[in-house]
Amino acid sequence: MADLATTAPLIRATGLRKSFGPTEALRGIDLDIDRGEVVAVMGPSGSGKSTLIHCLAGVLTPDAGDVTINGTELGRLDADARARLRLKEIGFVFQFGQLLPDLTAVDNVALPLLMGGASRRAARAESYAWLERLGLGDQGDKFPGQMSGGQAQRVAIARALATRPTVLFADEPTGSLDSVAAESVLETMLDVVREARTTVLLITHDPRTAAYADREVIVRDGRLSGSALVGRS
Ligand SMILES: Nc1ncnc2c1ncn2[C@@H]1O[C@H](COP(=O)(O)OP(=O)(O)OP(=O)(O)O)[C@@H](O)[C@H]1O
Repeated sequence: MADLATTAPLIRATGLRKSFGPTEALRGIDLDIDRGEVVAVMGPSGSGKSTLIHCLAGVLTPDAGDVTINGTELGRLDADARARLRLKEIGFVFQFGQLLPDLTAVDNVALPLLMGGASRRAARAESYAWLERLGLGDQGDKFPGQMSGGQAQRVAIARALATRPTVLFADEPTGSLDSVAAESVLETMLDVVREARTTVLLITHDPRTAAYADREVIVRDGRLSGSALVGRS
C-alpha cells in the first residue's frame, strides 16, 4: 500500500473564506499543493493572492475552511502552536527583503537559527554556507545598506531557507529588481529549493517568473479561476 505520508498533498486548503469588513478577499478556495512542488500564484492586484498565502501559512485565520500542512490542521492549533509550526515548517520572502539594517548579512541569516536554539558559532557557520549557496560567499560581513537590491534579496532568501522549511512562501520576491537581477536571483533560488525539495508558493505578476514554476494557479475575485501545469525547463 502506498505510504499516506508521502502521497498526501503537503498542503490542503478546503473552502477558504476570508473577509476584511465588507471586502470578501477569499470566497471559497480549494487547493492542494504536493511536496516539492513550485507553484506560481498569479492574478490581478487585489484579487486575494496575499490573503491566500497568509491563510495557508497560518498568519491569518480564515473565517471558514481548513488548512492542513504536513498533516497538521492549522485550525486545531492555538496561537503559540501555530507560531511554533511556522518557525519549524515555513519560510517567508517578501518583495523588499526586510533585512535588519543594523545586522550584517551573516547575522541576518543566523537570526532564525539562533531563535531555534543553535549556538552562535553553529548559526554563523550555517549562515555562511547558505550565503555561499546563494552566490554571496564573500559578502557575509556587509550590512544590507552596502549591498545591491539583488544581493539583499539573496540574503533574505538565505535567511528564509536557513531553517530548512518544508514550505517557502515568496510574495513577489524579485518584484523590486530589474529583469536581469530578477532572473538571476530567481534561478539561484529555484536551484536551491529544488535541490532541497522545498515546496514553494510564489506570488508573481510576471509571466516569465511564473514560467519557472511547475504549476500556475490564478486567483480572481477571491476564487481560483485556473490552474495549469507549466513546462519545467
Ligand atoms: N488587512 C486588510 N484590511 C482590509 N482589507 C484588506 C486587508 N488585506 C487585504 N485586504 C483587501 O482584500 C483584498 C485582497 O487583498 P490581497 O492583498 O490579498 O490582494 P493581492 O492579490 O495580494 O493584491 P496585490 O497583487 O496588489 O498585492 C483587497 O481588496 C484588499 O484591499
